[in-house]
Amino acid sequence: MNNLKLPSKRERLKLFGSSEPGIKLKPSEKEKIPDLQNKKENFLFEIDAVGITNVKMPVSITSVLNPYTQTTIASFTLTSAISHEVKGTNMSRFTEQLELYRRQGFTLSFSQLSDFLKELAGRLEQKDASLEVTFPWFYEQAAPVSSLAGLNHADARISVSYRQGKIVERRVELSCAVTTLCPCSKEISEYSAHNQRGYIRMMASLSVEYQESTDWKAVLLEAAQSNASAWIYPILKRPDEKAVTEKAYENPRFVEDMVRLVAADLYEVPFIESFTVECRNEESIHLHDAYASLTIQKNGN
Ligand SMILES: Nc1nc2c(ncn2[C@@H]2O[C@H](COP(=O)(O)OP(=O)(O)OP(=O)(O)O)[C@@H](O)[C@H]2O)c(=O)[nH]1
Repeated sequence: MNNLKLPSKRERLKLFGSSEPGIKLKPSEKEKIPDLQNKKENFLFEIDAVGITNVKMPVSITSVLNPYTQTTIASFTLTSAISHEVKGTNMSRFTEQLELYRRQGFTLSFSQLSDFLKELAGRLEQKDASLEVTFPWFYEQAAPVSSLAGLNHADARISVSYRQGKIVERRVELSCAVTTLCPCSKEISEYSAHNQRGYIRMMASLSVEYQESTDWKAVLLEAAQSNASAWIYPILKRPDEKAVTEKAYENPRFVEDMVRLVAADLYEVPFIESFTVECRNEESIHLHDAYASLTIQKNGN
């Protein structure tokens, strides 16, 4: 096989079906190419949100927990409304705006995201723009006795909306894993109790009181962990494992207990206006999951 004489690359591509370019009659210069998406007519309906989604990009985030700064992979959705008189949006301008921020060093702070949206709306010649960005957030978790630390992660989401010159909505979300031990199983059994990995999902609307100096991710993580039967750790030695097992037994939780306890903590956070808490336990004695959810609007509704 070593002395095989291959046809040239050009000939090989032809062999597998490539052909010479045909005669091209349509214009190539940008000014002469029809701008179909900018066509003005009565297109029946306004569109609430049009843009791009599932755009992956490395970004920086900061945290009060170690590592204090980190690079993570974010997935963006960027949209804007368009009126019934316009056929389409200027799709390329969304990615142009993302690329500008990537080159400058994109940090997912509310101040950068607000500037980003304001500029995006200007670039699109629209009055509004919205973004949603999801990313894994890594934080160090130390074992309870040995203090050996490793990296855990939670899934985070930030949503920001800009309309008529101001930021009108800032929402955050965190999903993290905890251990839950079944109170019923503990109550009825001669010994032991089944336990499971529970996923806590917290979605919160931030009020104008929220200041960037507070790490909302750490606040939500604390609300989930401090109310769980036990936490999840990357590294555990035997003394740690004994401590975690006993802590879970001392703090049994149903999914209902989890959502109520986490809700009470979030209720006490002054910069959270409204929130939803979900708990989903991957039951170790069933194939199905146990689930609970509750939503609170703090101003009374
Ligand atoms: N509006 C719209 N554009 C799309 C869609 N899918 C792909 N595109 C493409 O987005 C590309 C360029 O977008 P535009 O921003 O309108 O490009 P342009 O008019 O040359 O750019 P500007 O000069 O900045 O207005 C085109 O090739 C479109 O075909 C879609 O579903 N809607």
